[in-house]
Amino acid sequence: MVVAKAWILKKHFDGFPKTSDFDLKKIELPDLKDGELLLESVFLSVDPYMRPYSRRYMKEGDIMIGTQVARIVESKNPTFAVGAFVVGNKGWRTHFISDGKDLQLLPSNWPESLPKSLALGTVGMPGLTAYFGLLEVCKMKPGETVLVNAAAGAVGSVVGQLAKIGGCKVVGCAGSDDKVAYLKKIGFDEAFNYKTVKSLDEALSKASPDGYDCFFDNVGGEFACVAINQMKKYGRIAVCGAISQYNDSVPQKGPYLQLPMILKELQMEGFIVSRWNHRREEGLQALLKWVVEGKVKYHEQVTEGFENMPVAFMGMLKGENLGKAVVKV
Ligand SMILES: NC(=O)C1=CN([C@@H]2O[C@H](COP(=O)(O)OP(=O)(O)OC[C@H]3O[C@@H](n4cnc5c(N)ncnc54)[C@H](OP(=O)(O)O)[C@@H]3O)[C@@H](O)[C@H]2O)C=CC1
Ligand SMILES: CCCCC/C=C\CC(=O)/C=C/C=C/C=C/[C@@H](O)CCCC(=O)O
Repeated sequence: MVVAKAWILKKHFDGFPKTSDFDLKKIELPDLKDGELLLESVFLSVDPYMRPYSRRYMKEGDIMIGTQVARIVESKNPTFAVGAFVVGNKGWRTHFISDGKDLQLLPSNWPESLPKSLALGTVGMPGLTAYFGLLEVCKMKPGETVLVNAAAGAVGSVVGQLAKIGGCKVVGCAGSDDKVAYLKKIGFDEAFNYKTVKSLDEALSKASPDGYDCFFDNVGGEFACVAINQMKKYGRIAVCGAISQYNDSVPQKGPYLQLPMILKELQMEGFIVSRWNHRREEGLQALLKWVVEGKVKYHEQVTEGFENMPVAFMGMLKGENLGKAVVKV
């Protein structure tokens, strides 16, 4: 019999998550029925959405939400071979049983040399977020200037590189000097540490004196308020995330943005990547091609050990990750 380990949300997060909010539990898995598969998680993803979504979609005692790259270890389903790798959305657990309907096989042309963990990052949900957010929400055009924050993270690092491929000038902001150096290495035109600049307003206007056509906002809050005042006329703002607000117990207040929105005739649109699930294959193939060609570079922050899931999650929320934060079981 297989005994799976799973991380439970013991207590709803109040402010920043704490170790005591999580509990590690063992679950005995039954024998497989016809049509079923047994899978073991190989890499698990820790993502910002888990913080706000836990409050809305989970109750205390539930297994933490999340995705994994998993290997099929036993199969009673002729469509799925033992040894194949899939992306699952089964939460923080080491093993699980599935009938295969809710699993995504890795693209069949996935090169052997490419880490399979990228299916949780650059060639997975975060990469797709960058791809559709830039193309469909920002509607970037060659020659434009694109601003992205949390730029050295899973989504932001792809946003900047896709904007360069699309012929734009790219400005990125991140929370450490090492992250800034990484952004310059992967082709950002301008990058700065938003935590150490004297004035965010001045740093943004120095990086692009004419302002910004597109703003891919991963952070929200005060950063977004300052940046929106530096948009060009008819600029587009993709509201992708608001990580600066996810741990707030008391909602942040203004400043309010109606005046620059009116004056510059801006468009601001929130989105969730699953809007383009019907184009998932297109997005994954485009990202995979660019990665294989070396046009999109990647970095992963790999935490070893399933027991360290909460540590990896809290570390990512604190900004300890360069590139995509994943856990290797
Ligand atoms: N709309 C959608 O469908 C999706 C939205 N998202 C959103 O995109 C954003 C980035 O996600 P992802 O790339 O996975 O995560 P990242 O890999 O970028 O990791 C999170 C990063 O956020 C930054 N950060 C944390 N706290 C703050 C803060 N208070 N102020 C500013 N920056 C902060 C840190 O970088 P730093 O050191 O630079 O501060 C940290 O490394 C998130 O807001 C997420 O919710 C992600 C996927 C899908
Ligand atoms: C409840 C308030 C929500 C506020 C906005 C919070 C977060 C935005 C965000 O980060 C959204 C992310 C959505 C991710 C969805 C992932 C799943 O569908 C799993 C997808 C699996 C895969 O495609 O690989």
